Amino acid sequence: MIEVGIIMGSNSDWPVMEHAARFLQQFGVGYEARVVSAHRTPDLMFEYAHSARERGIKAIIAGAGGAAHLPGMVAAKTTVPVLGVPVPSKYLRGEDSLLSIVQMPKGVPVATFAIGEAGAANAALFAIALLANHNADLAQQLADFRTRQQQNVLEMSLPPVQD
Ligand SMILES: Nc1c(C(=O)O)ncn1[C@@H]1O[C@H](COP(=O)(O)O)[C@@H](O)[C@H]1O
Repeated sequence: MIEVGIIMGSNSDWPVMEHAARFLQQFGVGYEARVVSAHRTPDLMFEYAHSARERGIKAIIAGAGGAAHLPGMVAAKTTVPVLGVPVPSKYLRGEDSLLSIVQMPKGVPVATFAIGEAGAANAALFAIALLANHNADLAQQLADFRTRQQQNVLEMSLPPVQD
């Protein structure tokens, strides 16, 4: 069962968006990953957003770079929660992507994450947390993940000071 849609403006976004897919896979959440662009494939974007809820999609992780209108335009066409990931861009290093995604007008929310890999990974963890509200197994997996993460930090050591 596909519960999370990962979409991105171009296949050049995949090295970043793959970090979202990896977490969903790790937690056993059904997902699909597709290239959908508000600019280059507006009709596909419209159709994807329009049909998302009836297809059983519970969260849409949308990544785009530069003039990153994809997350906002998808959010305009569906009430399924949209999680926006600003993909680093070539000239403005993703600050353009971040501002394009985060400054939505009142009434059409996009939950906006950090620029790049951490944003993609956290968007997936956030989608998992949403699903975990109605899924005890996922909630337990999330708690176990946090415990392991904490353990890893507690076991971190630092090298001695160099002369
Ligand atoms: N921001 C958007 C949208 C959109 O928002 O609809 N469609 C493509 N793009 C972005 O253009 C960048 C360059 O794309 P190419 O590498 O294909 O030239 C990508 O980061 C993509 O997300």
